[in-house]
Amino acid sequence: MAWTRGHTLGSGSSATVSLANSLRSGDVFAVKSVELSRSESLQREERILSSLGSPYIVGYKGCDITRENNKLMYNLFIEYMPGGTLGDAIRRGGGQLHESMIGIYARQIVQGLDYIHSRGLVHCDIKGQNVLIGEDGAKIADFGCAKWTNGKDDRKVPIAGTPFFMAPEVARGEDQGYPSDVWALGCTIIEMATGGAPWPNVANAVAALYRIGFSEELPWIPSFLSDQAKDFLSKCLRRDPKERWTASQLLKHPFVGELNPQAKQVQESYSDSPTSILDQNFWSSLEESEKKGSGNYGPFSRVENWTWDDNWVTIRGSTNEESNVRADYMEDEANPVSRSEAVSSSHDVEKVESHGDGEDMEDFLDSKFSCRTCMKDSVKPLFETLHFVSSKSIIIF
Ligand SMILES: Nc1ncnc2c1ncn2[C@@H]1O[C@H](COP(=O)(O)OP(=O)(O)OP(=O)(O)O)[C@@H](O)[C@H]1O
Repeated sequence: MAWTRGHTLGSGSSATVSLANSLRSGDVFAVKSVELSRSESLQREERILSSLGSPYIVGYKGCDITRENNKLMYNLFIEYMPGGTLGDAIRRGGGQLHESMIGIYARQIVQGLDYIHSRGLVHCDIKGQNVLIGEDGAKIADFGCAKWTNGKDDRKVPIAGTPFFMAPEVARGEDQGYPSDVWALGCTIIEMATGGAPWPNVANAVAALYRIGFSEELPWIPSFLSDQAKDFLSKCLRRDPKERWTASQLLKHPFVGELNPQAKQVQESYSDSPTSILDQNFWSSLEESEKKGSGNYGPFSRVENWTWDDNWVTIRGSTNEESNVRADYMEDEANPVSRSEAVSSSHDVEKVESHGDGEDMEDFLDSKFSCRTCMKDSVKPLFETLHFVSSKSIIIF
């Protein structure tokens, strides 16, 4: 297919996403691109996405290889989602979404999860940044961390995801299955309601992993939510994965049920509009309705200049090739440094050597946690596989 690349829509750690246009049909779509030499992860995502087909999963449209500026680029074509990420939608709402809207998006995410789980796939990185908003609402995207549970994967896929959204069993490095997606859904609902990460008082990713994995605590459930919403959250956020509801059970919960009258009313008021969800009027009316609904939001009062929280770093298991992609991500565009310089540079990188006897890691953990006697043995297996690149980001080598 002949196509032209338009402006950049966004970039993540593994790829850049641009708007694209088919020269023959004029169709608009999104293209996720990375240099061919670093495209292993994107090619894996292509294999996963091409095997899926659901109104709640971002649509697959093909792939190709191009030569641009003397570089070979691997391109994955996906459905263009004009509303951007769910994180963008939360920002447009001033840092919070109205509960009716949360119910609508939650239902669509649960439908997406129910579909992929029924196919034997765990997403492993559900969060607002990985849910895209289009004409019909929310769809799950970014399958870069996803893994099959039915033996389809040709290699052992390590723990992956975003620390603040990780379920206890994932934070402990034990297991990452369907229930961990459901926990992350609960965290995403908190994100929609508060505009912040779950565990708002936890300083960094390492501390979050420890707290999630080894305390008996649950994320704070916003007190301003309705009893129905709180009950739904309580079914997602159970520390024991066996007690967590499955996606198909959650679909029957009244908070996301088709008969939820409040959600129905909001949905109908949108579909009454002669224009689509893409129209500016839609977003204005949505923002207006959210302003009206913004009553008492407890400790998370509406944030005027809400910004993305840099702590939300994705952990991704990687081959050596992908590790290089990660290292490049750390490069300062104006002043690129090599991978080894990036990892050992002292001004912004706190490195913990994980290949040796772990002494550096011990020092690092000592400096982070005042009391961790119980942690050493229990967390070590997980942390030995991690590199800490600043206190915020984590890489698995
Ligand atoms: N289909 C799409 N339509 C519109 N915008 C998109 C689309 N896909 C991605 N984007 C934008 O591009 C950004 C990066 O996309 P994506 O998260 O898939 O990249 P990534 O490299 O896999 O990210 P991560 O850092 O989570 O691994 C998104 O946050 C979003 O803003």
